[in-house]
Amino acid sequence: KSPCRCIDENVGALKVKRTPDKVPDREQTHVLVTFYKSDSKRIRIPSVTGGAGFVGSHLTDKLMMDGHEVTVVDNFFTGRKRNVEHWIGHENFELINHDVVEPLYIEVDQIYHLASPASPPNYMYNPIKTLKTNTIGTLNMLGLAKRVGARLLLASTSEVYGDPEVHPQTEDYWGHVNPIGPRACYDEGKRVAETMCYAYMKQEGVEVRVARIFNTFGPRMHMNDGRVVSNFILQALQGEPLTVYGSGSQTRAFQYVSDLVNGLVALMNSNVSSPVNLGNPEEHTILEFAQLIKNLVGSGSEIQFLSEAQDDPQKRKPDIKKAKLMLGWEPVVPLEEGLNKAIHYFRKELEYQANNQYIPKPKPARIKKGRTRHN
Ligand SMILES: O=C(O)[C@H]1O[C@H](OP(=O)(O)OP(=O)(O)OC[C@H]2O[C@@H](n3ccc(=O)[nH]c3=O)[C@H](O)[C@@H]2O)[C@H](O)[C@@H](O)[C@@H]1O
Repeated sequence: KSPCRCIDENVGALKVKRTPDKVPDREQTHVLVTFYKSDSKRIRIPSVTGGAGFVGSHLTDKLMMDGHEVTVVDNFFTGRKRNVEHWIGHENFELINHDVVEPLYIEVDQIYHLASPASPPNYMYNPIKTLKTNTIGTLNMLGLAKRVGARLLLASTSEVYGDPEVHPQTEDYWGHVNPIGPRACYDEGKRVAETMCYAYMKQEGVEVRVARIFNTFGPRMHMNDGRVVSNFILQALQGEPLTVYGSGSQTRAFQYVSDLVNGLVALMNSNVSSPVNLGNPEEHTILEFAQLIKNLVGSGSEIQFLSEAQDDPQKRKPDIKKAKLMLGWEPVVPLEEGLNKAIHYFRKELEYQANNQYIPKPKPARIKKGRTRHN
């Protein structure tokens, strides 16, 4: 039997895809050729806005690994080409340098709308741009979803609950947001983005999914991100004081990025159109968190108490009963395991910077057929 006949008889209709068996490293960008049944999993054409960002790039990895044809849309305001460079040149991958504040005309059947700065220093740096991205950007993506009949998943946030008076936060809680405070550009921007989703659903029949994402961490967070996990790890690794804002008694619950990505994909492919919390309910004070990171890094850094951030939510913990019941999803990565992965990533990033690998090294002269050639 020829190998082809064997495949035909035993596996049915096959589609050849160039899909790696794991996400390639920067150094290992070659791809393996694998076969899978075209009828076992429908090939989708998802677009990921903000796909070169921290969460977006991990989501892109999962969608590519699942064999879909992925279009990443990013304006590189906080996203980086480095986060998705291992897919460049793959036949299923397209990277578009585009700001969602401008309309977009592409053919897709699912839109994961993640584009927005997410760290408080980033979104407060240019609040007008944050507002435009979350309002006009979301309108444009909903317009695209309406035109091409795509389903849109909005990456909303726990920040829609503001500084919550209900604990833990359930999806039916309306929140406690200061509409004119420094965080309002993001909090209110995401709240109106949710409103827009449901207006398009009711008026135009657009299929929407809304994920309320709680604090998330992992590799590919930017070194200058400014959120607590990357700050504490980088400070601990460099022997600098860990900067705790306020008393450190405020609480957060942190999920590892792979758990979130699995939740996003499960939600997108579910029939749940109302908002769903995605987060890890294991709650800690920020001071406990500083101690834990110090211990895991084995750092002698001190803890430094700085002034409290304005309107900083004092307690935050997701109620994830709905996600468990309706998506069969819950986080599985233990906090310490996730933190160790993030610590490993940031250690490497510091080495990478120290070795000055951002500056391309000149190529050495090559010897070919007995004579020296210079490129
Ligand atoms: O990480 C996230 O996913 C979330 O990050 C932010 O929300 P926030 O909880 O304020 O995130 P951080 O900036 O990481 O702050 C967490 C806590 O640590 C404190 N913090 C932060 C940084 C620091 O160096 N030291 C420090 O004590 C903050 O004051 C706050 O109480 C965003 O606003 C959310 O939309 C996003 O979902």
